[in-house]
Amino acid sequence: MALKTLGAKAAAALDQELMSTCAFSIDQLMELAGLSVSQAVFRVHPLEKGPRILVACGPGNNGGDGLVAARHLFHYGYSPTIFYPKRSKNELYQRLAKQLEDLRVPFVDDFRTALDSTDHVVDAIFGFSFSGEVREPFPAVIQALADTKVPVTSVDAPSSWDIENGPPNSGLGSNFMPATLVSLTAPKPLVKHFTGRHFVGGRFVSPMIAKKYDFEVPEYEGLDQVVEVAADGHRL
Ligand SMILES: NC(=O)C1=CN([C@@H]2O[C@H](COP(=O)(O)OP(=O)(O)OC[C@H]3O[C@@H](n4cnc5c(N)ncnc54)[C@H](O)[C@@H]3O)[C@@H](O)[C@H]2O)[C@H](O)CC1
Ligand SMILES: [K+]
Repeated sequence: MALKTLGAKAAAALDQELMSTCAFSIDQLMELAGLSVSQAVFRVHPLEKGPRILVACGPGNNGGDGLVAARHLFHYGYSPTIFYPKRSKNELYQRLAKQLEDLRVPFVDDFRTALDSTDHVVDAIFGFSFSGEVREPFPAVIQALADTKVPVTSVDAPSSWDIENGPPNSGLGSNFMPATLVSLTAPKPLVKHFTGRHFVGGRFVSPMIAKKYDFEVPEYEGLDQVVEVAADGHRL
């Protein structure tokens, strides 16, 4: 049986409900989302595969998950580098960036050069609020992610894929297939097009909320913040 998916609108509504009636703060949810991502990276790319992790962050909460994941990865012994071209003025993101700067984690402007000297990439550019054509400055970044041989872990969605329909049929993003995907709370409909290693994370959903939004909370083991599932969301 495949895990049920959560469309873009339902995912946004769930997000709002977690932060209103469920009394979570965005900081808490982002911390747990980023922690999940860091654990998935640790599983697919243990330190002995190389410590350098390039984290590409977009302007929204998907980018925030990337900033949190980078901090955890630093504390696991990795050497993260951040590409964050559209910095949000929101105080939360400024604090996340400051926490990384205090760890002397470098922020770089040239994505392609950084890609030439990394062992793994975290794609935290766009999540479930992405829509339409990719706007500047991200087209070149998506193209580089599609072309690179460096393994990529995408946060919640392969950036540039339509949340419901997956990769575009042609043009930018059509040949982008990350090695790993970390779906947060529940896989999105795009997973039917995904062929890599797939984890579900975001261990903060109550059974009541999962029932309301009609998806299952996967069976997390022990201290794990992620569960590996089949590429298309079937249980392994
Ligand atoms: N409930 C959870 O599991 C949580 C998930 N989290 C993460 O949050 C993202 C969704 O975040 P949101 O801020 O709503 O949006 P995005 O980050 O996906 O992107 C919005 C950002 O991107 C810009 N944008 C949209 N389309 C385009 C485009 N075509 N070209 C360029 N830019 C575009 C838009 O303007 C915004 O600035 C979810 O996927 C999870 O990763 C939370 O962290 C915690 C709770
Ligand atoms: K992403």
